[in-house]
Amino acid sequence: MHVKICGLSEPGHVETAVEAGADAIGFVLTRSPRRVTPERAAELAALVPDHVLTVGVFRGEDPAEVRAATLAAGLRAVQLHGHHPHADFTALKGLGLTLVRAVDAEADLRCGAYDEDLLIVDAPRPGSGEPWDWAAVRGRPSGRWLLAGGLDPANVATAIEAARPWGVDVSSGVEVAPGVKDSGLIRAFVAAARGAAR
Ligand SMILES: O=C(O)c1ccccc1N[C@@H]1O[C@H](COP(=O)(O)O)[C@@H](O)[C@H]1O
Repeated sequence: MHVKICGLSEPGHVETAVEAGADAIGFVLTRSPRRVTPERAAELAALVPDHVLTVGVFRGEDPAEVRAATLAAGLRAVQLHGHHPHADFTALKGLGLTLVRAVDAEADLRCGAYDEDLLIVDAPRPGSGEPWDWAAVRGRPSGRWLLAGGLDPANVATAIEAARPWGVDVSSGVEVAPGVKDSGLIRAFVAAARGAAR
């Protein structure tokens, strides 16, 4: 079970996520209570070992802006939310970045349909922490995909059972207030996701 922890902005929380066994760590580079600058993302990404994927999270920015921010931060992946056309992914190909397409359940759920490497199936309002009908996507996505949207340490096992994803992604569910992560919740989330996958 692949586990991504998203929206980190403090060094201690990055270190906790790595120690807890996260496979990927996301830095939000778009409008959000979790937004960090590319410079801050670079400082945080420097704490992440190579086996953990560092991801820049965007929503609606054009490829030139995504490219500039991601390369300035030294991140290894880009995650595009919203209605990005196929051409936006094509424009980001060839940079050595892992491409992640994040959509809601109404979108094309074939991983690779837009030349992306990984798909995230999320709630209609990304980063809102709102749970949704995870079971509705069971069996529909193809390829590598993460379930996101309203997950937390208490419900992630149920969500995995309902949707059977390749991995899970969380932001709000490991916070005590919007944008304020909690180390105990990060550890509990990774443990619960791993436990559910056994
Ligand atoms: O986290 C944000 O603030 C955010 C802002 C804009 C686009 C995506 C964002 N986060 C992504 O939303 C889901 C998880 O949301 P949550 O756990 O329900 O809060 C995940 O894909 C994050 O990367």
